[in-house]
Amino acid sequence: MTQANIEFARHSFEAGDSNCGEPAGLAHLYPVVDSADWIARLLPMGIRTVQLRIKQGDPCELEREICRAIALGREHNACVFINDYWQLALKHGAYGVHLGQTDMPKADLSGIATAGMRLGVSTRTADELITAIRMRPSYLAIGHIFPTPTKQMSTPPQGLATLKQHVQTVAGGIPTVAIGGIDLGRAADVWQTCVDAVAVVRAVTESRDLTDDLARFNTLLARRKEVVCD
Ligand SMILES: Cc1ncc(COP(=O)(O)OP(=O)(O)O)c(N)n1
Ligand SMILES: Cc1nc(C(=O)O)sc1CCOP(=O)(O)O
Repeated sequence: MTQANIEFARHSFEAGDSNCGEPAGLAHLYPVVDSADWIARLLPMGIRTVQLRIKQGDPCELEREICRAIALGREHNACVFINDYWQLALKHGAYGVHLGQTDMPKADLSGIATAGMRLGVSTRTADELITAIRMRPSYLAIGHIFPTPTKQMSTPPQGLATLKQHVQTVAGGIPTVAIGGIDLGRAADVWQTCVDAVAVVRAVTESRDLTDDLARFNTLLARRKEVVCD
């Protein structure tokens, strides 16, 4: 990330929600999926925040998917974030964009801020977290928490204790999202760290009974046991 980008971004990103019914655009459960078809399936099931993450494919098809995802978000009044493709997200008026550390130097952060788009930023280490906090994005993603086969990682899993420390470092200033290896079995412990949202890929895309699993996530993420989070 360049210093200029950090400086410019400060104070600029939309934090609150204006149109999708969730504070900071973040529902407690945040599925990350690779097609607009998935988004079309999830939004009528009550998912309020979702990310379209397409890692490869034909550029025309990609733009069609992004357009459809954004339109579905508008139709369902949901918060749809677009991963990586900030130019297309800007062009088609996405609710928000999610960027990794390597995406950041190339991205037009001022354009994203000026358009009123939300910005989610990935962090993998304490240093990345500190740098990202200074940008004041709409949310900070912290990952990966547990091993995951979904994506090749160059860093070790951060684990629950580090997640908890990072959430405390952010201290409620910016909403936090935990990602990586989170399923129904692990979500309760993750939730006890006071993180604001839980992002999942396989827990949704490989679910054998999505209605039931989403209901179980909702119950689990509706309250925290014996911890008080600000
Ligand atoms: C909610 C959320 N957190 C982290 C990521 C990872 O984003 P990034 O670092 O840009 O890596 P890729 O997704 O592009 O592989 C994410 N997408 N969503
Ligand atoms: C897309 C992504 N980003 C991560 C990060 O740590 O930045 S982990 C991840 C994949 C998470 O998949 P699953 O829920 O199937 O483990």
